[in-house]
Amino acid sequence: MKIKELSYSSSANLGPGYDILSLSHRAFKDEVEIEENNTGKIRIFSDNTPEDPMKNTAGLSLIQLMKDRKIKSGIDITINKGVPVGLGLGSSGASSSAAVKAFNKMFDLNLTNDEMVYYSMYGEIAACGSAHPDNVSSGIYGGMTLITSTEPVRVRKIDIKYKPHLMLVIPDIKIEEKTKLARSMVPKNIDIKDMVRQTSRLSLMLLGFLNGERQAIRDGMNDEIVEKSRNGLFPFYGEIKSMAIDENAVSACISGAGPTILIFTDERTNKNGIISGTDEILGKYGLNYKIVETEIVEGY
Ligand SMILES: Nc1ncnc2c1ncn2[C@@H]1O[C@H](COP(=O)(O)OP(=O)(O)OP(=O)(O)O)[C@@H](O)[C@H]1O
Ligand SMILES: N[C@@H](CCO)C(=O)O
Repeated sequence: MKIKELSYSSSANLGPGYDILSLSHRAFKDEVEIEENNTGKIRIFSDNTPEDPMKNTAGLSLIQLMKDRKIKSGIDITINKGVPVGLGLGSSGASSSAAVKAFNKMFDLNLTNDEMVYYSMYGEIAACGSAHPDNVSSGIYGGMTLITSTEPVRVRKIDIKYKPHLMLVIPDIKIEEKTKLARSMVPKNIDIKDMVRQTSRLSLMLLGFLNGERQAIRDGMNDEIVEKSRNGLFPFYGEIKSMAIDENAVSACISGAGPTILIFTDERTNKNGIISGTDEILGKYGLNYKIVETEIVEGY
């Protein structure tokens, strides 16, 4: 028996929501098919992700799940990779969450969504050395997700009233172990005044999404801790964001650990202005890129 499941791309953090917010979008998807084999081993079949199951997010998630549930079958995992790797689009998390969904179905485990987030986030260790739950919560729940606890894992889906359109500006930048590097750049400690400003912005942004208040989203979706610490990786980001705001975008943020920039637009946004402005700015940096317009995935 073969079971196939998919997970879409996602953008984590959304400005001030480092490691606790994520948004699922239809731009790209991973499809993962699993099948029992008679070798007693986990085998990965995928064009461009690690063959070693311990080094593949999908494999590591299932290894932990099988250990916890004392399942000893051999499993073949075929990953049809649609989410481009290393670009801040939740590629690693898409594979692990799709694999966990498929395994849950194949063995009738009746895992809760939060349990599936737990096992999916475990796989992220293979990608960046740490089990961050944000991207994978999107792969399990869809929509906009808020991580309210990691021990135990608890996720709330945010029922957003304001449904912006999305533009992904995807620079062609390949940084080896990008998320691992980006996470090492985040300060371990911050001043209390920075914490107060960050929590105020996060709260305002969530209010904006929940109440459908465009200005609150724009005023809240700003971060001077994580995005600022990673500016060396994406020096063009500030110019792109202020250009997008000038073209009346709702707001913009770094997608996950970047380099992709997520721009929230609506009917008031001059999208052609953003397209030409992006070309001018990234041209200055000599960067190739692509722009993908997409929508929020409400759920699975
Ligand atoms: N199934 C998988 N899919 C994608 N990347 C994987 C997978 N398994 C392991 N990896 C490794 O994870 C790294 C890519 O993950 P990384 O977190 O850096 O980027 P991303 O997941 O594409 O973007 P982000 O996490 O910033 O949204 C690469 O080193 C890749 O080899
Ligand atoms: N919250 C994670 C997302 C990685 O996709 C980070 O910013 O490192």
